[in-house]
Amino acid sequence: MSSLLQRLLAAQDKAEVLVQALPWIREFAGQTIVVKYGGNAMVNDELKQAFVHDIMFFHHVGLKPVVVHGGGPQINSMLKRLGIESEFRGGLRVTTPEAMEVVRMVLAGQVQRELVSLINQDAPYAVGMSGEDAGLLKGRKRYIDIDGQKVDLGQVGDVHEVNPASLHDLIDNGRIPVVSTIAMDIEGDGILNVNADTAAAAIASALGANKLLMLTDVEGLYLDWPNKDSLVSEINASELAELLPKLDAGMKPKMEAALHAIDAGVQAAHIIDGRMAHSMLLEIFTDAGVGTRVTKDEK
Ligand SMILES: Nc1ncnc2c1ncn2[C@@H]1O[C@H](COP(=O)(O)OP(=O)(O)O)[C@@H](O)[C@H]1O
Ligand SMILES: CC(=O)N[C@@H](CCC(=O)OP(=O)(O)O)C(=O)O
Repeated sequence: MSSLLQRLLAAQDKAEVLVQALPWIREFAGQTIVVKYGGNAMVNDELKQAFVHDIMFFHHVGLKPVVVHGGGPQINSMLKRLGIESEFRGGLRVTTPEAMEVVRMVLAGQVQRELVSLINQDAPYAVGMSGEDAGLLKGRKRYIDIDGQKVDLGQVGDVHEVNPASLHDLIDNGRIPVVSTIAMDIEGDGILNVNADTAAAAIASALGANKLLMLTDVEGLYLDWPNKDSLVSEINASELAELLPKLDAGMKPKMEAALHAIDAGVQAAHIIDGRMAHSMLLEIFTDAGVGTRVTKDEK
């Protein structure tokens, strides 16, 4: 095959992809999309760059992305460096006052700063916020139930109230908010460590977002983890509610969050593999779709 013909065929493939994206771009333009970027998906610089390109793509085709970031592994390594013990119970970090200082420092001072600066290298749209800013996230101490026992997790919170006014201001001005998930404690004068999936779902609900995308380090939801044949591409709210008690630690807060968002009116929540470059674009703008889509029950 001549090289000219090869080039033409490759160009045609690209045109095909663009044409395929058109109906989705038309459908989603103007919609708010909350993207939860998990710490486990921030594997290397190339992937972070691909994430930033996808966010910019969303922005430029008229979607309104809001980034809510995690940073569990990054917090772990800082705690380790500082010699502070940390354990997880039910997928949540037991957070002592000492650990809370590190959580805030790593999320708002390191991970958020890095993402904001990466996005702003493309164009100066990103604005970092902590849930503490402008009353964005107000929380209440969260306890969990383990074998019938109420377990105290320290400074861990559930979102009680979201004040999305500051996010609306930013979005309306063409900005891309990048949110760290620390909440003000409404019952005290302290702060709370909120799981980033939980916070992303609460923010998506409060914004009336159309979609919640959750980038993680697995292909999607497995019905029978870790059986690799049990990956599910679509599941509705009732099916997920039934599955929830059987899920393992990491997936539990994530799927609870997805369900919460759907119940609150978000049209779909997608669990996507953040280790695959441009997985968000594939999920949103192509017919192929990757990952797991959680939808409302059919009426
Ligand atoms: N049913 C399941 N399907 C997919 N992953 C699961 C399941 N149960 C447990 N997991 C684990 O959950 C992990 C993702 O959750 P987590 O580590 O909290 O991610 P993130 O930091 O992105 O929020 C996966 O890497 C996997 O090990
Ligand atoms: C209470 C709780 O567990 N908070 C999390 C907050 C960060 C987070 O959720 O990060 P990922 O999305 O990367 O897991 C933590 O301390 O690790």
